[in-house]
Amino acid sequence: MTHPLLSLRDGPVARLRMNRPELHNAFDAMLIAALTGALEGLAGNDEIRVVVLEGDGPSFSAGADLNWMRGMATASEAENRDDALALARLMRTLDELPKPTIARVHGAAFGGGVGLVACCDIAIATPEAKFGLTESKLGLLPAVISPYVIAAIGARQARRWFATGELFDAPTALQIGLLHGVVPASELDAAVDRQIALLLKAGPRACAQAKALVRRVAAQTDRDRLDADNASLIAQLRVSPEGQEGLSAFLDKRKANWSR
Ligand SMILES: C/C(=C\C(=O)SCCNC(=O)CCNC(=O)[C@H](O)C(C)(C)COP(=O)(O)OP(=O)(O)OC[C@H]1O[C@@H](n2cnc3c(N)ncnc32)[C@H](O)[C@@H]1OP(=O)(O)O)CC(=O)O
Repeated sequence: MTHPLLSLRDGPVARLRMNRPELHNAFDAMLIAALTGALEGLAGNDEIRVVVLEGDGPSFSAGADLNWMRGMATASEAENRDDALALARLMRTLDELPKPTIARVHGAAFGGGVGLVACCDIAIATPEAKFGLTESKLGLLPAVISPYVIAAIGARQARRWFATGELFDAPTALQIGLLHGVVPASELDAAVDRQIALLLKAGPRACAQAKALVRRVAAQTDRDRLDADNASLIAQLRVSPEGQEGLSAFLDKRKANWSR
């Protein structure tokens, strides 16, 4: 039987290639388990500096395997919840992996496929790639992937795409923040390689800590603490020489002299 995931190694770079091309790399319990296991293995491997996630065949990933999901109709609610929790674990493991990750996207990225893209630190796609949070059209919701997709594109965009399930193209995915770049298919590997080269030049710890930093700041919900920190910051800036010069220059209708 063909393995649903190919783990390839190129020096400090690991490539995880989803390998269900005939189903556009839709993921079932096996592929979810294989991806989660591979990521967990890479997390503690000091030789690996960058992880690239990609799909074999015509697409990156068509999301959850709809046959597998339909088949769960006869299972209990608890079994369905355990299944969904396995997907949640995959998304979180990818999101929190202490290595920079790159999504190399071509073809379709639908449903959970968008979730995988959103969980990667850098996402690059071809202009022909198409995207869709199609769950609502299936009578479902992008529930498990929602924290990651909303973190990537924001609540305002999520409201629209979650509700309509409308497909969107790569330029739109770039515009709403899901992607970092759109390049011709012939340049996709070179674009990914360029990001790998940049990441390999950065400190490995800094790379690991950068994503933890973003997560921590984004998760700060203590408004009192945020207000206090921000008030301290602006209070310092107001009385600083630079702040005073900027305020005075505006009020005196002159150009600011930052060397003062
Ligand atoms: C994570 C959570 C939810 C989800 O992810 S729900 C899944 C959302 N995904 C979709 O809605 C994708 C559905 N697929 C398509 O729209 C199209 O198949 C495609 C990917 C755009 C490709 O279209 P194309 O016309 O090129 O090819 P076919 O449609 O003929 O597909 C070939 C073959 O692949 C099967 N297939 C495609 N996607 C899936 C899928 N997601 N699951 C199972 N099978 C899929 C398709 O049925 C065809 O099979 P044949 O046997 O050859 O007919 C929930 C949460 O977040 O909680």
